[in-house]
Amino acid sequence: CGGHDHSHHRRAFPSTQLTRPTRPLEWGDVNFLQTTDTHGWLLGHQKTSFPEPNYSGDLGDFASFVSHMKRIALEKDVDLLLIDSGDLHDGTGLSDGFPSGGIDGHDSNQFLKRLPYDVMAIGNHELYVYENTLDMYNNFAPALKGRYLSSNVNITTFDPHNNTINVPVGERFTKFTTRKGRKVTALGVLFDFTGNDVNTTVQKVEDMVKEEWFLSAIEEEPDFFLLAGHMPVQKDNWPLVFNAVRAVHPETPIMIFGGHLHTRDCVQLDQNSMSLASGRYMETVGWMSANLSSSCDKKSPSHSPVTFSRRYLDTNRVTYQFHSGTSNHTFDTPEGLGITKGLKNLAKRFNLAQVFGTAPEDYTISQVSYPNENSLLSLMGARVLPYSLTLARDPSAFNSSSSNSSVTIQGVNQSVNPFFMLTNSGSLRFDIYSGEFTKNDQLTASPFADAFNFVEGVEWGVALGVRDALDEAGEARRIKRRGLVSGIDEVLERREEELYKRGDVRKHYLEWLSSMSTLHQNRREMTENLTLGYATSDACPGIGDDTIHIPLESFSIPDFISSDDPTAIAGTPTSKEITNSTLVDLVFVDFIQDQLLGILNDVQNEVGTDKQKQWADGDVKTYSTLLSTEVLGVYAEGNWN
Ligand SMILES: Nc1ccn([C@@H]2O[C@H](COP(=O)(O)O)[C@@H](O)[C@H]2O)c(=O)n1
Repeated sequence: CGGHDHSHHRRAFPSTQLTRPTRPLEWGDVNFLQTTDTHGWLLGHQKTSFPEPNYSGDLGDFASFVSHMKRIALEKDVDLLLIDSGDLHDGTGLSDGFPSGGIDGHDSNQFLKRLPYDVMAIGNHELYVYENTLDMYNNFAPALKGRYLSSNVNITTFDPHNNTINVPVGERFTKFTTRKGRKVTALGVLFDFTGNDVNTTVQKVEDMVKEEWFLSAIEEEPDFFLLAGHMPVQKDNWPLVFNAVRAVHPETPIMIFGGHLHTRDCVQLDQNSMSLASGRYMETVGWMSANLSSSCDKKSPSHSPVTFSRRYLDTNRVTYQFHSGTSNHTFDTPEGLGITKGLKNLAKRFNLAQVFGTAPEDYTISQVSYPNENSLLSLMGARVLPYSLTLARDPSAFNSSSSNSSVTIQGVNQSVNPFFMLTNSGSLRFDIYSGEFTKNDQLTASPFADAFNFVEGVEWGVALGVRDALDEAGEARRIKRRGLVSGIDEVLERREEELYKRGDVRKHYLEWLSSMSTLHQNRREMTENLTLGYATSDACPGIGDDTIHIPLESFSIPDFISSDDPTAIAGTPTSKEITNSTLVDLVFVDFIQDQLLGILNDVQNEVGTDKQKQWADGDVKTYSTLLSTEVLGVYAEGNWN
């Protein structure tokens, strides 16, 4: 089986054949490896269904790879820098499965500190919860010795004398010299994020580039600018930073390392620059190389632009060994093995292998349409939320002998209203695969510890209107045609913008998957032994993917999901009598509270009978003590055993 390598058998999982990279990397004078949006995925992807085995390398394997690549760089007498573009929190049990009293990402981040990162930038997921930002400030940034960059992000805290201070979480910029003596000026920029916690601040990129410190930092000409940052390389604000630098240095090489959209992407803003984004969840390591020597002698008439190359590597041992010229016997370094061991111990300490049940099927976010039996969104809206939240309010609610997923509600909260539950689909971050469903799987699928709140006594007709107004554009336009809600286009536009600023990139990632699926669908008919995986088309010359794959199927999904109508839930006391004016409890995750109350008031004024009613934070009550990190486990225990 040419093109395949059987040597991927160091660990018990996955015992799957992995496809070899297509060609060696192109090295330049200065070379870069980039990670971004790792979100705690430090023990590799452990499931055996493709594409997961493509990403089965863990952080220890990556550390061994980096060490071999550093050695090769020495042999070639060139520079190799390691960059990260942010979002270390929220995504797996290693980052989010800490016992009570712990801090998200604190323990998993200790392992990232052991890699020789040259520059790291802050991401929006370092800012949703103040304690996490404070931990980055106190315990993470110092380990990077001035190379953890937060050019436009501050934290308010206390100095050792208990005075309040407002300071960058890391450094605003850094200047350093590479092993080969090249002068570098580096920044770490975050997109215009608005979902940050109190006592953290994000300055708009357009304002940052006017700051004194910025103008003085870029004044001196380095050999190249290294602009790391948590911002998409296309359709966002990198051009503002790029143009500000270009206004002073028209030809100095600029290397941009972005992220945030979770996509593989590359663009060249001019011939002396390249911008790279390297995916998500430790599925991709990005490679960029540049030959600066061609542009060194600027006075020479033959002085030519920099030549660049880029590559998206699948993160597995076959890839790492291929590019480092090692074998399964020579690949592991003591430090790499130590990191793997430490991560496994952490997984044990956090009890991540605890099994809640056995998932009978795969439930994916976008590989099937919505609604669908195999859609994770359908599972969450129609089954998990109604079951788990009801059980948490009333432990006697379900027949304890019920061992399948059919929900039998018996006299639940007879005195209270029927419920209607809503959550944002962005809270679901990863597919569930059939087989054992563990604590780690629960946290990869739903890593945000959001609470469930409710407002009591919303007219059913209004609740439906809210669901529809929150729903996908197509559905919302249908509402407009039915004349239920006017001005829906503006509402949608505003909502899209708001979602993006609060960090929601799911839509962009799914559009990217879908365009790859369309562009490369001919690969499905190819006779070669291709496996499922990413099939990238970006705006840089040539093919970026290191290994060629058949693209994944991808369907569009709504931004919000809901429980079924109370009428559709068998056994609900109100099942036969619900009308538009029936009062229901509207249950939602606190993450969407502001947005939901705004829309609830809009819809109330359009279709409700009580047009004077304005819902406010004071009307909101706690619905359940269960968090969104826990509902899947409760469901699995009751239905998947
Ligand atoms: N408490 C939270 C925080 C975030 N989310 C979801 O994550 C999205 C942002 O994640 P990116 O990786 O895209 O930056 C955000 O828009 C929400 O969808 C959440 O549900 N709860």
